[in-house]
Amino acid sequence: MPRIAYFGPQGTFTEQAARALADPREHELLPLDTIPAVVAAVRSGEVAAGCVPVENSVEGAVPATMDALALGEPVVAVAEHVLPVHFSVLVRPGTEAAQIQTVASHPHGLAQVRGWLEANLPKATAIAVNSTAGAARAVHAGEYDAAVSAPVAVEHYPLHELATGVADVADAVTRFLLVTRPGALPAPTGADRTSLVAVAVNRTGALSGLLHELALREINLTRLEARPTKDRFGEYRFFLDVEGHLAEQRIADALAALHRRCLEVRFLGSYPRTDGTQTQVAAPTRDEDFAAATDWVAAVRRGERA
Ligand SMILES: O=C(O)C(=O)C[C@]1(C(=O)O)C=C[C@@H](O)C=C1
Repeated sequence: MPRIAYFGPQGTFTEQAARALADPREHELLPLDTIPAVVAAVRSGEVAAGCVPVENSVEGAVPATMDALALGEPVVAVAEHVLPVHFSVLVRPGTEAAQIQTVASHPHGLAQVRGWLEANLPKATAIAVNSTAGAARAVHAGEYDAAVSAPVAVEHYPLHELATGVADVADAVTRFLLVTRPGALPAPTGADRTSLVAVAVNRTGALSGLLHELALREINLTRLEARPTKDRFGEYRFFLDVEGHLAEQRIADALAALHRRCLEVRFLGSYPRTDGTQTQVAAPTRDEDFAAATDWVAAVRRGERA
C-alpha cells in the first residue's frame, strides 16, 4: 500500500489535511516529526507523497516548508487542502488554569492564540515546540503544563480540554500541500494554481521585470513571498503562486520567460485549488490566441504570409 508521510506526530492539523487528501483504501499514513523529514522521505522514495503546511491566513508562510521545497532534489505539489484552524487548550486531568506556568505549541499555533493567552493565562510562558500535537505529547509526558493543539489531539493523548474553539481570528485557515517526486502533472481543471520559486538577477528592476512577465500574460498572482537564498546576505528567493496550470500556454510561456530572465527557476507544481475558483482567461492570452500567433509566425517564416 503506498504511504503518505505527514508532519506529525498523530493529532496535528497536518494529519487532518493528509486524511482529506489521501484515499483511505489506497494509502497508509506515516507521521514524521519534522517537515524536512517528510520531504526527505518523499525524495528518497520511502513514501509516495508527503503532506506539509505551507501558509496560514494569520501568521503567513511556514518557513520550514518553503526551504524544504526550494532546496535539495526537486519535489512538486500535486494537490492542496485548506483547513479551518481553531485550537483546544489541553492539560493533564486535574490541572487548574491558575497552576499553568508553561503553554507549548507550534510557533504558528502560539501566534494564532496570542490574544487569548494574554487574556486567559497572562502569567504563563509560551514555549515553541515542533508541532501542536508534539505539544500535547509533551504535556502528557509532564514537560509543560498546557498545549495549544488541534481539537483532534485529545483523541490521541489522555488530556483534558481546558478550553475549545480558541482562535484570535475566528475564520483562520491553513493551506497544506501534498508533494511527490516530479512526474506526470495532475490534469488541468480550470481552477488550478501553479507554484514556483525564482532567484532574480541582482540588479535594478529585476523583480519588477519578473512580475511584468506575468502581468503581460494576464496571469494573476495569488501569493508572493521572499526567503533569503542563504548564500549571500541581501539575496532572496521569491515564491510565487499564480492562477492557472502549466498545461495552459500563457503559464508555459511565462515560465519560459522567467527561465530566460532569472538566475534560477524551480517549478513547484500545478494542482487544483481547494476553493474551486475558476481562472478567468480572456483574449489575448487564451490557448487559441497563442496557437493562432504561433501559426502566423510559422507561416511568415515559410514565406507564405506576411
Ligand atoms: O502543528 C500542527 O498541528 C501543524 O499541522 C502545523 C501548523 C502550521 O505549521 O501552521 C498547522 C496549522 C496551524 O496553523 C498550526 C500549526
